[in-house]
Amino acid sequence: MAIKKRKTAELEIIDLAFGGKGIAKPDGFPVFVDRTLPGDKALVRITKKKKKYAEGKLIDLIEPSPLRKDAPCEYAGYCGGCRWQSLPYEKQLEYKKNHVVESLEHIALLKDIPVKDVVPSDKIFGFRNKMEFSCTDRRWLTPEELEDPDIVKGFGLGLHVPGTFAHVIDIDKCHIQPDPGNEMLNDIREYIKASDLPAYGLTTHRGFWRFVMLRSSSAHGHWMVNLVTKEENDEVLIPLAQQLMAKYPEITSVVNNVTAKKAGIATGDYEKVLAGDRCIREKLGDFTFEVSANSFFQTNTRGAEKLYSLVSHYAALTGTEHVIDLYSGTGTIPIWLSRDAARVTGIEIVESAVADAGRNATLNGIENCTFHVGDIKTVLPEIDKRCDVMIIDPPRVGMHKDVVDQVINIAPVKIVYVSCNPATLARDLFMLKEHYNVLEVQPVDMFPHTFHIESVALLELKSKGAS
Ligand SMILES: C[S@@+](CC[C@H](N)C(=O)[O-])C[C@H]1O[C@@H](n2cnc3c(N)ncnc32)[C@H](O)[C@@H]1O
Repeated sequence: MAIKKRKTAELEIIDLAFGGKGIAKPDGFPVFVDRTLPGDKALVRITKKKKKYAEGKLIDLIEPSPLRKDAPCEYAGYCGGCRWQSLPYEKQLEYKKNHVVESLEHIALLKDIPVKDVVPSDKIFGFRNKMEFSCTDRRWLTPEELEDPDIVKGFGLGLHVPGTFAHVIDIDKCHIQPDPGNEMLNDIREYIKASDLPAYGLTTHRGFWRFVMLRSSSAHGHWMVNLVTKEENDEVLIPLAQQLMAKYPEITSVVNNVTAKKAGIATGDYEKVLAGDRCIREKLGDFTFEVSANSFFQTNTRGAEKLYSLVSHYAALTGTEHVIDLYSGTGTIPIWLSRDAARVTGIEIVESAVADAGRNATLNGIENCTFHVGDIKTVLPEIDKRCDVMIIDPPRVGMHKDVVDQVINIAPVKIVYVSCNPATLARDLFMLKEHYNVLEVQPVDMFPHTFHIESVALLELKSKGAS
């Protein structure tokens, strides 16, 4: 079958690619189609044609896959959040494991590495402790909404259509955040609409309201509301904070992050506390953590406990080791490991996260953790690098090549690499594999209904002379 740009084709989807799209292979030529599942027969418009692959847009499902089930969320067909909601959870886990195996084989060129079955998430709805909703002055309308003559256009508060930066769907219920997050979201939406201040236009860069971030703590049931705005306006924001605190006793913190930067990132240039505390408290195991609005914290709390238990299991500490934790965030891994190591050193670039980490160590009565702030590339050469075990938990982009070189020079006997992106994990393992054996990889699902998967890899230094 000839695949031509702008033409339609009837395709049978046979697999799911890393990134979440369905794959058809007419005459062996890969065509990636969003929002399709293996077993679907689909009418597809070809939107991009390259030498080695094409991309298409789903026009119609001619015959839905027998795997398909109804998605509980009405926005699941459009929202970038949960693109795999129609796929049964056990199948999601199978595909995620395949993606880890395929990345190791094709990118790291590592075959026969034992990759274990994915550790599932305990909850597949209401599991996400942090949600960032975007404000828009021109909400994106779903095809159903376009047919509704009474639909109100304009302001929207919600999540993005995948692959777009300016298309925001107005969402009144997100199934992956716990209750009463949606009620809070809807109250904030009504307050914003009634205010005289416009939403920030993602293309015009004018307007006031930018993001609403909701963060909750599963241990204490506490909530933080972070209102991200283009400028300060206490007259408008403090009454909203007071209104929220009065209605929801579980809200313990309302903060305002202020940023005029054009980048669509919900981090302020500076932060003001509008009501309550600056941080929210969460528990992992029997440790307590204070997390501020801009600090990284794993978004699936029970999943994080499983992840850190696995790190601890792979590290197999005996109480005598110096552990270095690269990309240490709010100090969760150092604190988790502190009782089993002689000392733990963390390095993290975000100042507020390092401040949180120091406070968190004190809060838990821990004295053997030290945290350094800065880019690992420049901080690592300046600290005492002799270590027995190194933990590496980088952001999605993986490690900088200079950092990989530094790790190879330091040559810790054991590395536990925690990754939220199988592709960059595999790329980094490719660079490390001359010096390290990859003993095992354990995927852990922290993000149900998405293609994202966390993996933990155990690496052991090759003995000199071994290849
Ligand atoms: C995936 S998070 C891991 C955090 C922590 N290990 C945890 O489990 O909560 C990655 C962390 O790396 C930090 N980071 C990103 N680039 C960095 C860099 N170049 N140097 C130091 N830290 C960096 C981010 O701020 C973030 O806190």
